[in-house]
This record gives sequence, structure tokens and C-alpha cells, in this order.
Amino acid sequence: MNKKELAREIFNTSHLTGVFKLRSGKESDKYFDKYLFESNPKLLAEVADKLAPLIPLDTEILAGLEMGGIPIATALSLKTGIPVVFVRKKAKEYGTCKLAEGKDIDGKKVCIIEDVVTTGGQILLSAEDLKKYGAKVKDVVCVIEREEAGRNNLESADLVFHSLFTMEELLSAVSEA
Ligand SMILES: O=P(O)(O)OC[C@H]1O[C@H](OP(=O)(O)OP(=O)(O)O)[C@H](O)[C@@H]1O
Ligand SMILES: O=C(O)c1cc(=O)[nH]c(=O)[nH]1
Repeated sequence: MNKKELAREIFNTSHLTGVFKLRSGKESDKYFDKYLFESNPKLLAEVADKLAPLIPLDTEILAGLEMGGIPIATALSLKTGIPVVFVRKKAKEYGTCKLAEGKDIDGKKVCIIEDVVTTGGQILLSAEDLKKYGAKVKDVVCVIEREEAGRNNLESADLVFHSLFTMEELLSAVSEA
């Protein structure tokens, strides 16, 4: 599957219209239900294929953000051989009390993996959390950049943002079909 075909598949599988409250609190007439493509093994593997080249070569650990970033980071880990951690929105309050589940991230170069970026708010929170545990966080890789404030907010926080598809790319792939 080439990149344009994947764009079409992702759009057709996961793009919904209606009235949706977003994580940021804003309301939107569109929503990508990422679980609809992540739960399809063929599409998840294609996403990992196309995302893998965006991961910086010196990455030591992939950090999949709860919850939608976790399947993608896992697929990327299987593809690249780079270990993965599963990052909770809030550290577990019993047992190991971990925020990032998996191997120790202290001193490691970590690349954040996310599904959809709107304002980048969740990534900013998780990046700060990971840094508190000693991770070196610079790069973020996501599947869908909704082209709202996300890129500016992430770059203002000195993060390097790599997206597979912008909203414009998804729309144009579908309109060309
Ligand atoms: O760029 P932002 O404005 O922060 O919004 C995008 C975030 O919101 C969604 O997660 P959601 O809170 O729906 O959680 P989930 O992945 O656990 O379903 C998405 O997966 C991003 O994490
Ligand atoms: O901004 C969000 O919360 C958001 C947008 C979107 O398209 N998909 C999603 O899972 N979350």
C-alpha cells in the first residue's frame, strides 16, 4: 500500500462527523476514531511501516501514550526492535506505582508516539512527566496532525514534531480517489 492509499484507508475507516467534545474541551464537527484503524491488523502494520522512517536513529525507547498511542508504539517496536514503554496519563497508585510501564527510562533518549494531535496538550503533559523520570525527550511522532494549534505548541516547547499525515493530506487523498 502506498502512502496515499494508506491515507484513504485511514480516513475512510476512522473519520466521523457529528458533534464531538475534544480532549482540549473544544467542540468539533469531525473526529478521528483512531481505534477503528488501530484495531485492524493490516492497517496497523501499514501505519508502522510508514511511521518507522520518521523515528530518529538515536532513539533508545519508544513511548506510547495512553491509550491510542500504545498500539502504534507497540507495532513500531515490533517493526524496529526499539523497546517500548506504555505511558499512563497518571501514575498507577498501587503495585509498582509507575507512570511509564516497561523498562527504566532514566537517562534514555525517548521518542513519544501518539495517534492524533490537536492542540498537543496531552503530549506536553506527558513529555514533562517523562522528563521528571529522567527521560531525554525531544521528538514526537504521530499519525494524524489535525492542523490546529498542535505543531506551534509543540515546537514552542522545543519538541521536534513529525507527523505522517496532516488533515489536508488526508482530505486530498480522499478527494483524488
Ligand atoms: O492534542 P490534544 O489537544 O492533546 O488532543 C489529542 C489527544 O486526545 C486524544 O486522546 P484521548 O484523550 O481521547 O485519549 P485516549 O487516547 O486514551 O483515547 C488523542 O489520542 C491525543 O492524546
Ligand atoms: O482532540 C481530540 O481529543 C481528538 C481528536 C480526534 O480527531 N481524535 C481523537 O481521538 N481525539
